[in-house]
Amino acid sequence: MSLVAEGVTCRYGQQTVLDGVDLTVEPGRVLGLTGPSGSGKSSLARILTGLRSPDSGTVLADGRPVAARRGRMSGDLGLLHQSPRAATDPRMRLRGIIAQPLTARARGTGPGARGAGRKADEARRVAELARRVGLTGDLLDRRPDQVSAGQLQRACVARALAAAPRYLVCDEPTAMLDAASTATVAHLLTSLAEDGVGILAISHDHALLAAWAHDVVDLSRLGAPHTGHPAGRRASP
Ligand SMILES: Nc1ncnc2c1ncn2[C@@H]1O[C@H](COP(=O)(O)OP(=O)(O)OP(=O)(O)O)[C@@H](O)[C@H]1O
Repeated sequence: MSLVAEGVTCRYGQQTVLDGVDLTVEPGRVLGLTGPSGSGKSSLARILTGLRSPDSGTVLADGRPVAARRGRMSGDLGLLHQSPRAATDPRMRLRGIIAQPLTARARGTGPGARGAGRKADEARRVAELARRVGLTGDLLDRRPDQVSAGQLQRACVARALAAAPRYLVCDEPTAMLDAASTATVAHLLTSLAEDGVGILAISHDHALLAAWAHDVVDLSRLGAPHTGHPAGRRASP
């Protein structure tokens, strides 16, 4: 049981960005992924979460093919973006942002799941999640432009927790944060891994990955002779 990319290739027109990448994200572990700007880390993140199809190769989550339907990821997968502002609706309050997966799930379960009981459960769950990521109640009534990037990223982490994914791909989740918020987000994601979630942590910050990830792979070095995969680029922890 893992999130597995096998022989993944990604092309934009004539440009081949990923060429036969193999990578395995295991439940309960943080795999760090680094590499120079433009080496294809974000492209791989989108492919792993089904938001883009590989030009060749496969991605399987616990043995099932990964494919987004109508732009929405499978519930087994989550993606945490570098820019929390780009990843949130500026019109929504933080409590609504955190609740998004809960609301979507309730919608999927039909009219019986709606109503006052569900709303109360949802509010309780949002309060719990906010506590876990260190957001105080007053912040929950604010909109994205009324909080700091670090506070908004914490809301995005809470939203990712609400979705209860089995695998979470984090695309430079701390790139815009100060040291204190970086430490908080890294700690939260570590505790998520301790709960059994498989995490791919993409970052340029080698020191952070060294402290945070169980293993680190460099996308630009994949396919070196010791990997035994001369035709492509292989990553296994
Ligand atoms: N939609 C697209 N259309 C055309 N080219 C693209 C597209 N998305 C990415 N690219 C190109 O693919 C290459 C890899 O981009 P990608 O964003 O995956 O790299 P990255 O390793 O995440 O970079 P960074 O560290 O700067 O975020 C770059 O040369 C980029 O310009």
